[in-house]
Amino acid sequence: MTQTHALLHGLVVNSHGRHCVVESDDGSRRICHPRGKKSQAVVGDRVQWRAAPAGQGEEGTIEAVLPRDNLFYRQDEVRTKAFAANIDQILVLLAAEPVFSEGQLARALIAAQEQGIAAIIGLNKEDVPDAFAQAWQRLAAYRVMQDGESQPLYPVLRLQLESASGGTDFAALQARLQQRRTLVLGPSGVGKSTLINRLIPEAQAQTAAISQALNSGRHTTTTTWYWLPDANEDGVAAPRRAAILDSPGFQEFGLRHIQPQQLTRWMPDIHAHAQGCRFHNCTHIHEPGCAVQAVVQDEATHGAIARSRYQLYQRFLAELQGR
Ligand SMILES: Nc1nc2c(ncn2[C@@H]2O[C@H](COP(=O)(O)OP(=O)(O)OP(=O)(O)O)[C@@H](O)[C@H]2O)c(=O)[nH]1
Ligand SMILES: [Zn+2]
Repeated sequence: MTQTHALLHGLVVNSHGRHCVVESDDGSRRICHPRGKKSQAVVGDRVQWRAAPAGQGEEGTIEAVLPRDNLFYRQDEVRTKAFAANIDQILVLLAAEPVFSEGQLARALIAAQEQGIAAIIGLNKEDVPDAFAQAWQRLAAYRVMQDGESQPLYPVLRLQLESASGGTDFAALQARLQQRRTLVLGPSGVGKSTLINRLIPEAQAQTAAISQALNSGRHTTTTTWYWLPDANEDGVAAPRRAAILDSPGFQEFGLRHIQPQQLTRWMPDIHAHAQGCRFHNCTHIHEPGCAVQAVVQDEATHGAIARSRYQLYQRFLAELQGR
């Protein structure tokens, strides 16, 4: 009879196809496979796992995925797939160049809003002044949105990651990363690797260890978990260890699980005016007495809802209605 090993707790720090790399409390990592066909764990998941019976290698089996605080999806034309869980905030990294897609940014912010977590925007390459000024201007609608305490809802941090200081707001960024688990996203070329290597000197070693554990030999191309070095110099561990989840490429966030009539709830600038509509189930597209359309069209309130934001709303609504 084979001896079954005890159930252990772990954290998924990488997933690759159906394998996961699970980190135990002592920091050791091993490949685990999900039991059954459906229970796919994603990076950030807390799991219960069991070591493989003696003689069957160093691998393990994921027996259960513990309840999640939140879950993020990416989507392409064909399907929606979960890719990260249990996150405290999202950092969308953009740059003066290449020119960013406001659609991708808005999707990420909607996903964060819907899961009830904070989002911050980093704008890198302050040293390219003209392009930086244009990008800053394109973020105007985001810079003015406020939360319930009249604080910026989406702080926009000015960065110059390839400089000694890191940029005007680099210290503010570091402060916001403390004790939080941050999913970092951004299109190619914005300086994501520069940021990760700056924050986590041993990032490349951590990635190499994962690749080795997965026996893939190549660079990992899926979302990866990195622990941030402890900021406390007195050696006292922070109550919640800060981590960065690096997600390669800019994931198109999946929004298909959102009900069309709920969409404005996650777009606060639109939502702020929706209460004034004549019909409580107004879609803000064609109805008479629609306060949202009135604000968008009225020159006097110009800027209360940026035209580009309303266009994004129309686009996302059509997508959700057409599913
Ligand atoms: N001018 C300027 N260039 C920067 C700055 N930070 C990074 N870069 C450059 O931007 C380019 C992209 O940086 P990466 O860190 O490789 O960006 P990435 O987002 O990881 O891009 P991918 O590897 O394509 O995903 C590189 O040529 C960097 O040297 C900055 O503060 N100013
Ligand atoms: Zn309306």
